[in-house]
Amino acid sequence: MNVRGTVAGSVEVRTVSTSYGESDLAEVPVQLTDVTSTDGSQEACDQTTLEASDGPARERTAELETQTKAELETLTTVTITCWGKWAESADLLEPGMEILVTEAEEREYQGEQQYSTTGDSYVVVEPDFLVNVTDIRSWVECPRLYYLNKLSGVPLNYPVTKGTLVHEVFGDLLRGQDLEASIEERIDERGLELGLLGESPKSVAEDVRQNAAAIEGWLEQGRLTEDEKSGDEDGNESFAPAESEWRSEQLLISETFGIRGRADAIRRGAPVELKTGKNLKKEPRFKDKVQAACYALLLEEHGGSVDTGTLLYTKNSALDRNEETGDLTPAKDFSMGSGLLKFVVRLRNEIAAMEFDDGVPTGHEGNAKCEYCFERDTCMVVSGRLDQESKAGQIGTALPAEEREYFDRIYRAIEEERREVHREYAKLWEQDAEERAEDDRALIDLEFLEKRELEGGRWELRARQRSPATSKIREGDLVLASDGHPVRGEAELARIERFGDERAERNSANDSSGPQPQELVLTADEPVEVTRLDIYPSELTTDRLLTALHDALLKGSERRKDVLFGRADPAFEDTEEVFIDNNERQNEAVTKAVTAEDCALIHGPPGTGKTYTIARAIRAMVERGDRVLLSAFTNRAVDNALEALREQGFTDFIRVGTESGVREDMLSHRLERSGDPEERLAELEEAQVVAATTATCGSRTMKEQSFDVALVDEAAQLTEPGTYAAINLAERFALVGDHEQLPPVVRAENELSESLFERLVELYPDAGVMLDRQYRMNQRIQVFASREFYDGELRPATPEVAGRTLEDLEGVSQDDLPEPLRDPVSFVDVAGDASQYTDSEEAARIAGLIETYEAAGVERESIGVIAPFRAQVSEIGNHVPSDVAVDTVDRFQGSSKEVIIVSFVATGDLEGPIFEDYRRINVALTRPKRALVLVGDRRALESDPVYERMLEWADR
Ligand SMILES: Nc1ncnc2c1ncn2[C@@H]1O[C@H](COP(=O)(O)OP(=O)(O)OP(=O)(O)O)[C@@H](O)[C@H]1O
Repeated sequence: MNVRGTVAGSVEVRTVSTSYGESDLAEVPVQLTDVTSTDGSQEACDQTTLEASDGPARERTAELETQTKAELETLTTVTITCWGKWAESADLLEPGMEILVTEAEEREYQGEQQYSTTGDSYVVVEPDFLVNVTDIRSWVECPRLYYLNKLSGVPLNYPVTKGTLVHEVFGDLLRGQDLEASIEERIDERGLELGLLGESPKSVAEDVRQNAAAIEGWLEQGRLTEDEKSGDEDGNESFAPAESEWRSEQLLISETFGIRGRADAIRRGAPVELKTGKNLKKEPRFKDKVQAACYALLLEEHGGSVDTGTLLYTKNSALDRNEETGDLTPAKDFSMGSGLLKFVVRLRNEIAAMEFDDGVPTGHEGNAKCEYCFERDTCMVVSGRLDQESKAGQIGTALPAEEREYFDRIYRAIEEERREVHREYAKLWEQDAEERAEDDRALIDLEFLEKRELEGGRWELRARQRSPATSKIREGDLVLASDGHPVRGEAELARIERFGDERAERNSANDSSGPQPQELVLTADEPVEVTRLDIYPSELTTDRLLTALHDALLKGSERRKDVLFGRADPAFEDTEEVFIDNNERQNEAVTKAVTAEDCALIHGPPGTGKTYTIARAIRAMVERGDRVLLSAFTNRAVDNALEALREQGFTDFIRVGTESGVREDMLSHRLERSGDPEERLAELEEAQVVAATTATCGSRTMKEQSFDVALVDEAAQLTEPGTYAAINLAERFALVGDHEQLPPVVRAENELSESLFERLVELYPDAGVMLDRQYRMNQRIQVFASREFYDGELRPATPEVAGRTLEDLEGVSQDDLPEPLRDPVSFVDVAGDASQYTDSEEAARIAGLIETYEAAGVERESIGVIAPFRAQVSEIGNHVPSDVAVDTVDRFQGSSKEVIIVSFVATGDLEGPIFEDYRRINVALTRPKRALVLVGDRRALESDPVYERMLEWADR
């Protein structure tokens, strides 16, 4: 049986004599949360035991600490005895950690239930923390290497690029592509990268060809011995290896062992790993075996039984027999015993345990010899600057104490964020399909339509919803596409290329029956017969926060850090130039941005012309000869700023981003990655203005670029390290944002939720300017937001803006509206229903309001509905026509509509603000241009002072 629980006290390790000789054992006190017999059925779990906690691990510890003694006594604490080598893993456990023991033995001893490991058991520490296979591989080399990789990421260098190319070609060969065609195509795809590296396609092709020779030879050999030639429909012989034999890359997740990774290939159920180095020994390298063993574990969990692994050292085939001695065969098979598999799980446990308390490895944990390590210098610099203990020693002087303290704090906050991402992964198996769908985490029950092979061996997959459903899944997202279960079934990472087809939209345009089932188009490496999609948050974002933090502190200039740490006031040059003559504050903002020697801060309330000002500032910077990086949190903001630049007559910019991320009208400016390396490089390096999201700024390509100024929009929505990703690339920076609107998007509640923008605005009020004239809202609409959030400073930019009403719109007559709706701000009282997150009565009223506006001539596309919860968004979606935009505040930030209707879903006594925090109200109330309707339960709203003031304003 499998037993799982939370460690409830300290672990005792000792050595005992048994009939087989001496053995270590560890006794672990555990509060059981789950006991499952190995045939899968749930056996028993005491009612009083702890529920699997939802929060991060640290919360669990806190939970345990605050439990009273009496409470603890009512919980069943059992002892799990971990024998032999598992005592090592048990020794890593601390109270609050989770432990899972597979194939455990149960017995009753003096009325107490006891469990112990058996010969077949695995002990898994913190099973919800998914460790990457490649991390286990670096950990076995040296634990500190694992840490350094986390801090500095994978740099752009030729061996890495070549390795990737060889892997891609390997995948293509497995998919039956021609070798030369594959090499040509893959090298072409990496044009930009090769340009940055200064490599020529010809020499790279030769390099890849040599490595690929080993692969081809080996595949060929397999084919000849097994006579597995296959043919296509026309009878042409294909070089594709027989499908039953082979699978190319596949994402595998193990919920039992807490491991995830992608095997390069699977052949007859066993893992094959490709290494682009040489190995002249008979045996594979130990760290490579460890990697293959991880895949074996993953495959076993997916129903396989694996006893061998293959390592393919592709460089061996390129070596000259006369000069090299040793075993030149590229493919080395090895047998995989249970001892190795268990060793691998113990390694994984070491990582999970260290990450539980954000430990920093010293290198002493492993046997690696620093003299032979390629990363020795980096290791010494990092330990020197951060004053860490390290086996390699330290060089250089340590950062000032406040910077080290800051580094530790932010590092921990980022790791908490990572833990939250892992909690999200764990939900893939903790929740069943229906629960996930209910939670907007999955689209289930899809009808698989077809698969089609694309150029380059990728696949296009099509599926259709059987019934309409909402979810967080959007076009452009990476999701787990599976044939039924994201972990237990066949699954692949896929990108959503299209969500919703024209036909469905056209049919629904004329009815008001709400959302229709949508068609989905996905692309993936493997042809999964997709019937389900699950959200799969990327850890890449977290990884990049860490490297941005590292770069900011360890590579940042002293001056920059003096400013960031409040040790030097930002300086400005003088100028008499006027940049904008009809808006004083905007002019001041451009002046500050252009003359800043360190940084400028532009605070832009809703509709105050932030984008306009950014575009003007960029032009002024370019005129002064600066190279400018334009960045923002979202693709949309980046494209909006570029659009404003274009409107101001400037088009000499390059947009860096993916094809699905960049807006269609900006695709012609998108930097192509494929093609001639020199041309691609020139395109990027010669561009005076380069635009990309802050996430893309952390990419290997962008990290190679440097700028005079970085101008970052939506800066109040960025975490501190998120902002560094962009500003690390430039000498000076200007941040634009509004900390009275949405804060940074983070999962964990910690200090990452305060933006650098907000911190600097408070630290250096003189470096900031607040734009105060808004170009969006009728005067009556802006009053509340101005008073409540901007000290009454916000005002309409022109009389035209102040006097905007629906009457100005073509075909609209205000007289056709009922009296209360003729006022730009109105309130509709709806006695709420009792449910917490939805209110169908409110939804029905909103549908009625939309009809009323339509009858007065307002077009549906001009109306937007904002609700605080996704559940209410779906509820409203069921009542209103699909061409009315209905969404949460977060989706509306940065956009506006002629008419905005806000659904408050408020009932009874309000417990805490409905919109999570007041900044969200600010965003909701400042989206409309000409009319705002608030819909809610008056009595409930009046119980909160801010909403009470809001009602007073609406009633006036
Ligand atoms: N100085 C100006 N003179 C004339 N028009 C302006 C000026 N500043 C802004 N505008 C116009 O006002 C409108 C709103 O400006 P913009 O889109 O830059 O606002 P924003 O602050 O970026 O809005 P949001 O709050 O949605 O981000 C645009 O149509 C813009 O052209």
